[in-house]
Amino acid sequence: MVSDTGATPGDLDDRVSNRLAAPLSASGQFCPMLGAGNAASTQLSAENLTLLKVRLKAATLLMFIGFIAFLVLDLAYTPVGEIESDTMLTSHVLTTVGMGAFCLLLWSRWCPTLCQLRKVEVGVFGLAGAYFAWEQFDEACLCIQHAGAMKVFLTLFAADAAVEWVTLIYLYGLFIPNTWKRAAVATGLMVAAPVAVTVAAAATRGHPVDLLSHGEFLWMLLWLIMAAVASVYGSHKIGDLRRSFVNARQIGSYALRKKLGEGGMGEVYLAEHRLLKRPCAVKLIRRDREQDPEAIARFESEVQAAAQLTHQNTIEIYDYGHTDSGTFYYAMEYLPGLSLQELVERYGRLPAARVIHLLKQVASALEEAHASGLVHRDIKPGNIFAAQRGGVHDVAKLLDFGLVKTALPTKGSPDLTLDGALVGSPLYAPPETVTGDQAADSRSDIYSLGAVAYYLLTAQPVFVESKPIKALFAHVHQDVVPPSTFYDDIPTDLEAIVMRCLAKTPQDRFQSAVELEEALAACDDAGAWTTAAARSWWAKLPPESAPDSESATEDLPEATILEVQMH
Ligand SMILES: Nc1ncnc2c1ncn2[C@@H]1O[C@H](COP(=O)(O)OP(=O)(O)OP(=O)(O)O)[C@@H](O)[C@H]1O
Repeated sequence: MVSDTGATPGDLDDRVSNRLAAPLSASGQFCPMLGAGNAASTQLSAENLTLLKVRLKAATLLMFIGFIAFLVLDLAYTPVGEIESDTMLTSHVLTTVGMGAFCLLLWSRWCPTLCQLRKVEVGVFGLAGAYFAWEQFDEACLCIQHAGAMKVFLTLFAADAAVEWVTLIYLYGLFIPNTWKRAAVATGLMVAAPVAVTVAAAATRGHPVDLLSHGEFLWMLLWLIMAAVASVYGSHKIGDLRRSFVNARQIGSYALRKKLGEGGMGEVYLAEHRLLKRPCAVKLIRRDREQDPEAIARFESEVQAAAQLTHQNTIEIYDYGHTDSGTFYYAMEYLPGLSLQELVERYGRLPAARVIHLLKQVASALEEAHASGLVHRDIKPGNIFAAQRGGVHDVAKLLDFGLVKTALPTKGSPDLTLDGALVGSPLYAPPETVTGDQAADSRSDIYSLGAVAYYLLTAQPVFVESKPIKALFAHVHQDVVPPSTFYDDIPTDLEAIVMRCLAKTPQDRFQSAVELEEALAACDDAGAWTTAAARSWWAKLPPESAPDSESATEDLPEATILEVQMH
């Protein structure tokens, strides 16, 4: 079993060592001097580092723009003669320049470590805080000096200070990824600063420091405390959200890249093993089925059955596990290509030679499964892929062993799931599994494969029915219309094979996948669909509709990483 790494944005605190926090360039790429060590942790820490850098850049830019805007206002309202002697204006200019310098540093190609970034964070917020404190101290002194009254001073000061510091506190909570403790310390300092300035200003001007008797002071204090609490809580919540996001797109050792599709049982993602850098497909059990024992059992049997098989035309399973949060998943080889269902839906029916080429491979895969005592029971065009493997196109791959069962000779009940539903797709269901006259065996798979062949040759199922129950009924009672009734280019020998596969009684069908494969190999058109023909067919697809190549993940920029919606 594999579990989530559990790394969180909260790990951004100083517990994350600089060695793990591999330096990134401004573009978020790894710097060449990336250290060795645990690569998975390194990548996680690197992601956290990137996050802090991106957020800090945004916060610094925002503050820089804010300081410029207020500087323009200050200049507009300061009499021309006083500009040079105005010390506050000078400190405003210096702060703006300092903020600009931080912006330049953060937007440059500098590759900081986590510790360095944390220092910049202190510098940026410290600079803004120092300016506010200095400005307020100056204002407070002036106020006390001129107005002479503590009340006037506090009324003016409290409003001004509250607005500036509350803004800074929110900015910090919103932008800086943190543990709640670190956020509490930082925002606590931002609450303490204006209080300290008030006390200091009152003390230096010789006023009695009895601030608690002044409502204005308490008013300001309350605003600051509320802002600090909201900021710490918000920062914590944002961290939580990001944590779920990170967990959602990192399953065990796999980074999920994009969603390939979803079926009744789960969702399939194009993924990459974080250490091997190998593209693979990761199937996650659907969130709404996670607590369903039957679904988990099906998921497990799917992966265990497929893992037993080593045939080149059977999907290869790499890994199986579940996350701490209970999401079951398995990793399998990624198949660039199309399922036979998609192939026909998009490009219409297939030529006989190609059908023979694909079916022979599936029959060969079934030989191994049947020899291992396994019956697939869900053979359908959606579960067979025409994939590109090792540079060869139209390599058939049999997948989705979710309904596989051991071929035990049980008789008398149809193949039902626990909730009484019939297994498999009604369009490809062998008659004996519908009636329950006979347990599904290898010949049931041969019937379904015959139905697949029918679909490939005609682009329509054996029985076109509006309701699943009618299709099931037809498999038992209705005669199959030969495919050549619809298309006269279907070779007689191939049609005879398809019709024999679709015989109502298992005894009338091919008795094994080997027999079927041999019959296919003996067809006139066998071998007419060559590797070159397959290559040129795939090459003719317009780039936008061609499936991803075998190295698909290499092309995916980080920005296209999919947010996994875990329902
Ligand atoms: N190994 C793989 N490589 C590439 N794409 C895959 C792979 N496995 C599945 N897919 C894609 O993911 C989609 C969903 O697969 P999944 O097996 O969950 O669904 P399904 O077979 O359509 O449904 P069900 O499980 O209900 O039979 C498929 O349609 C297929 O396009």
